[in-house]
Amino acid sequence: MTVMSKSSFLLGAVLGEMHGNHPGAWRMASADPNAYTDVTTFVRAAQTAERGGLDYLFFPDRVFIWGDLESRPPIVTMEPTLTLAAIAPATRRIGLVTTLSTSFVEPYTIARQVRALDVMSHGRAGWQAIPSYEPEAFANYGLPVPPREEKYERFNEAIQITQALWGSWSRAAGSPDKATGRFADTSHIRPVNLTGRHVGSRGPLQIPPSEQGQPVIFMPFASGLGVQAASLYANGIIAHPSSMEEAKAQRAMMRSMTVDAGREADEVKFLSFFALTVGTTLQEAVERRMVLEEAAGIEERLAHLSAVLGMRLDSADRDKPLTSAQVAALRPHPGAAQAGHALQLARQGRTPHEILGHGVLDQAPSLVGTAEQIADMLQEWVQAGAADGFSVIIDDLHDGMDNFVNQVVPVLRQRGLRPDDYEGTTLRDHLGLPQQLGLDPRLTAEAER
Ligand SMILES: Cc1cc2nc3c(=O)[nH]c(=O)nc-3n(C[C@H](O)[C@H](O)[C@H](O)COP(=O)(O)O)c2cc1C
Repeated sequence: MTVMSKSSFLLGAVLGEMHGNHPGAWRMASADPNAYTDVTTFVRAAQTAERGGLDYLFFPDRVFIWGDLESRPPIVTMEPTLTLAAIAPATRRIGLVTTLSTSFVEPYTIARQVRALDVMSHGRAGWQAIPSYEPEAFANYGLPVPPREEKYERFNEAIQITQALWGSWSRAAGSPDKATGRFADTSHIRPVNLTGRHVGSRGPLQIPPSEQGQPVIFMPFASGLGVQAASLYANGIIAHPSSMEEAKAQRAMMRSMTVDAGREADEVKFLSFFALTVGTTLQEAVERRMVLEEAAGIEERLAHLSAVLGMRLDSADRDKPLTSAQVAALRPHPGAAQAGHALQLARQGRTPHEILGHGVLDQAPSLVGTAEQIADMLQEWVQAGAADGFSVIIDDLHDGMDNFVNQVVPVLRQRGLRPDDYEGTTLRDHLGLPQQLGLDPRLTAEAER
């Protein structure tokens, strides 16, 4: 068996909705329905993730009510950077990745808030830089949606100024010295004086560097302009591919564009979402998911499955296998990520409720199964060059993070895919990245030429 290096199989977890990612999680017997604003749930999940040696927690964000409040809690409620500020002192090693939109937040505020998180956590912060795109988000700031080119122009300016501000307080400014009375050598705390078309800042930033220098930049794998920006500035790519083949193509594209931008391909880690439901047997995992599907409103879930399979499935028949005439008449939706999987399960004589229990409504990649089956899939993806790691999505946070850490992480460790403990202290250490302070000098040299 090949033993992979620690930074070739990264592992993080996505935290968004406090009950867990599955729309039925808030209605489970164990759930407190009011807990969607209870940050202690996330603190506990973070501590469990840290017990499993996970490299980072990733908090997505939306700045509007996202999701149908008639039937489920909002997918993002509490503001992520503040939530992570509550998690920081309750954890010691795990990376803390927040999301802030360059469409609404000025670079000085981004630089200041994420650096504060970085210093508070002793070098564990990351920033997912995103340009917003939903009209609902812009409406909450009294703005129309800008043309894409302008949005990305502001995005690039905001990232450059944020990084310049992070570099504006150099380590050479030293530490306060009571004996001499010199607090800091201000010749090393310099303005940045940057003005773009959309944003600007004089600087310097009022917070010194952290143990890792500056926070790690993450970006989603988005459209062409987003990928281009990622090739210049990002070290972590938050990806949501629909299949392993798509992931391979996206990762290869990201790596080659990074090289074209004058950086090393390995500086950019392609981190795929991965949703899972784990059980000690496949049957146990499927049954766990069936309970969640029921709680999510089985009528609606069956309506969704009907669209995937191209046949109206009645809730009265949800526990009966499809007849052979029905199976022959199925017309799986070509655009549905798991239509083929759903068809295969119908052919095997699974009932509609059981088919749902196999997670066929999840946006791929996902798996309902045992720890070994999950480890097999993750390993296959990394070995095929489809990912450098995964941001796992937990179905029901009440016990889902514990199940992942207690069941799946030990299998990954036995296979030599994950280290037994943290080998460094900062997020840059976990990702195998060098320190950085300020803009990447390779990019500024390029611009000056
Ligand atoms: C995997 C992934 C994660 C994303 N996370 C967020 C997020 O947390 N918050 C957000 O507002 N947008 C998020 N986005 C949206 C992107 O920032 C981007 O606006 C979107 O993909 C549309 O891109 P375009 O404007 O270039 O077409 C995400 C996109 C992807 C693919």
